[in-house]
Amino acid sequence: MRSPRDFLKPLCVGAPDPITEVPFPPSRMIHFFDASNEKMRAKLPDIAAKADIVLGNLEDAVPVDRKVAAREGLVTVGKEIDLGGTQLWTRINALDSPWCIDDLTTLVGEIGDKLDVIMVPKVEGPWDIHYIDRLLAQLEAKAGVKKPILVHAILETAQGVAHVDEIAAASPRMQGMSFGPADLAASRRMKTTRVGGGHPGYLSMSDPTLDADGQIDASVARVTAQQDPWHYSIARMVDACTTNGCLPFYGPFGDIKDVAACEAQFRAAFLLGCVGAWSLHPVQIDIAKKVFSPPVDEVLFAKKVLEAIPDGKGVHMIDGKMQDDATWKQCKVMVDLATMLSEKDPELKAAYGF
Ligand SMILES: CCC(=O)SCCNC(=O)CCNC(=O)[C@H](O)C(C)(C)COP(=O)(O)OP(=O)(O)OC[C@H]1O[C@@H](n2cnc3c(N)ncnc32)[C@H](O)[C@@H]1OP(=O)(O)O
Ligand SMILES: O=CC(=O)O
Ligand SMILES: [Mg+2]
Repeated sequence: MRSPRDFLKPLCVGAPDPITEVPFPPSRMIHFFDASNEKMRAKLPDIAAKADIVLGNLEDAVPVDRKVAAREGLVTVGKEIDLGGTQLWTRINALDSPWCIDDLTTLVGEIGDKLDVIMVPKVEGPWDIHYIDRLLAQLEAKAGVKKPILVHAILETAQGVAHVDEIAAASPRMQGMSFGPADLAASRRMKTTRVGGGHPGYLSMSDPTLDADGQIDASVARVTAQQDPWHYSIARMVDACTTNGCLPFYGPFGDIKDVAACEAQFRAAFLLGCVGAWSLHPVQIDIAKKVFSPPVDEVLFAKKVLEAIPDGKGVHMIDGKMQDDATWKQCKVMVDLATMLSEKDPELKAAYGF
């Protein structure tokens, strides 16, 4: 473990100083695109106008014979496309792949000053972040990058979940984490082929009705309800990120046509504390925008509470509900998020009444 006194010193002579606080601009969706696909690249200015973050994916879903084209396509994006205020991220290939080192050297060398965040897949423990941290510092120093590139880990292995707190605390570069249900399911040998969402087999069942002899009456239907197989891990990720001042995100939802289930999955993550989710298809940008912008009625109520209790102390009744120091803080979370999003989105600003 590094000395706390050294934690905020650059890991290479000439590298930029690490940041002390993770920036939190609008981050409701991380929109994935395949930079090897010229058609998708051409659409990027339009996509960027709608999305908070666009991410050039180099890892899974990019075939082996297009890995280099995806990397080079992303360099073209960084050099030639004006994304306005939208953040540019990448997901590099995994640390145990032969492409990872060239992903990092090429991207930092060519567009290091354009890349906000590097997403690292299949992070298993703090050692993976330490490797990336030092290498990025060396590459930043070599390329003369002025602002430190931040690191985002995907939580998608059983080992990663077991080390989630140490991963979140591993470096001041840690911007946040995304929850990866597909690789995580495979890593844990969960028996599902779905990407996120529930499963009709993962349910709880009401007790049976007994007949006069005390036997189970099979003719009486029993109520079942699907449970959330991801709750435990997402909640752990939220705690680990929040404890260490970085941002938790839900990851992919694979059934693109099932917009209702996507919205439900995103909302469950929002309610647990996630700030955004991945969008794999343009249709999911709008879902994420809707879900990760706090609901207007809740924001209006939260504003009312803050206005009614200027010092945030004591006990009060507002609209029939008890409010005190803790509920004031809940309301502050809601109003702060709404205020931040309103700065980018005039429609939300009007709806929230700012
Ligand atoms: C599961 C674990 C993970 O790692 S998830 C992350 C890795 N996966 C990805 O990044 C997948 C990204 N998404 C995609 O490749 C596509 O959306 C997939 C899922 C293949 C569906 O594409 P497709 O069959 O073309 O859909 P579509 O016909 O409805 O498309 C309509 C128009 O929209 C475009 N589009 C599609 N996806 C994107 C995207 N992510 N970004 C930008 N544009 C996109 C399509 O090209 C299509 O355009 P057009 O109408 O033909 O001009
Ligand atoms: O990369 C994401 C996942 O779910 O796997
Ligand atoms: Mg994955």
